[in-house]
Amino acid sequence: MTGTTENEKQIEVDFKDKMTYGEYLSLDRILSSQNRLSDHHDEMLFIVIHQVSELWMKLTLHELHAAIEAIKANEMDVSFKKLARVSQIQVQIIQAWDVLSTLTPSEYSEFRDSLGSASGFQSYQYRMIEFALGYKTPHVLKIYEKDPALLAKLEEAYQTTSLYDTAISQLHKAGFNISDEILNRDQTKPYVADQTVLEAWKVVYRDTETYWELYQLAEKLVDIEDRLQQWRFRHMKTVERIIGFKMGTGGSSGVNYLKKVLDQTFFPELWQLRTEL
Ligand code: HEM
Ligand SMILES: N[C@@H](CC(=O)c1ccccc1NC=O)C(=O)O
Repeated sequence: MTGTTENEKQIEVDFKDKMTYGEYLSLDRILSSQNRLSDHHDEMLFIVIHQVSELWMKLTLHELHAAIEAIKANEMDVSFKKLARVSQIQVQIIQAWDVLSTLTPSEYSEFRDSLGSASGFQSYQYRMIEFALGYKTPHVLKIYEKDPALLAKLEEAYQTTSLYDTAISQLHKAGFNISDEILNRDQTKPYVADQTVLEAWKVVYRDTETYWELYQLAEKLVDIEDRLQQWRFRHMKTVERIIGFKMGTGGSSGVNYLKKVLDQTFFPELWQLRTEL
């Protein structure tokens, strides 16, 4: 027998009618996942901030993937809407640092030891976002060597065309001369700034009327990198406020490592062009 029987349809309707708010949102699972390892009151704040950030990262990835597909299909307005949503999500996770800043060094030190060697370093969604935007370094994958399931997901994301590579393809499609090294580049290698890409973006910014869509796309990318850097800066400063210059649980130097990460850029030419316009 194929298709849905009348009886099955009725069961579906009945279930939908009776479905509750909590069932729809799987609240039983979400709200029973704040498992403190210490009995310290403030560990709840620490867990919730991370879980909220990871949920926003999940939506960010969902929107970024849709934006990339929309650009590839030349549906630029659709992509702008998704990218604008990503920027607004970023505002939320930047603001979340204000809540975490209410955690004092004394409070954190009371449960820090129970975290062992766990660290935000291991956030795989954070890496997926870096990859989706276009920041790819193979050494990051090493962090996940002990977890084959995660590693497989990350490797797939690593191979996938990034937002910046997609934007550069649009420049090429619009008739700009983009060097072969960039167009045929191994997309798993770190992106290195390129003169032809810089020249193309400069023309876009000088003649915004002709290249209105590319200009809007570029500014959406700058919005995202700007906010990502604001997030990194607040992370670094909040960490300094809470643990000073102690080493990180993930094995890095801590705040000094987080300061170095601030130098990493996603869309180098879009920043460089500002000096040259
Ligand atoms: C008391 C709060 C926090 C402290 C003390 C802290 C500290 C650190 C330190 C020291 C590192 C460097 C790696 C290491 O050696 O562990 C790091 C990395 C990281 N943390 Fe946090 N962190 C805090 C909160 C958060 C929150 C709320 C998030 C949000 C998800 C987060 C996400 C990350 C990410 C993604 C990295 C990797 C950054 C990179 O490699 O570019 N952290 N954190
Ligand atoms: N790296 C932090 C620990 C930490 O922040 C952390 C530990 C477990 C789960 C998430 C964390 N958040 C971000 O790095 C520290 O060195 O104190």
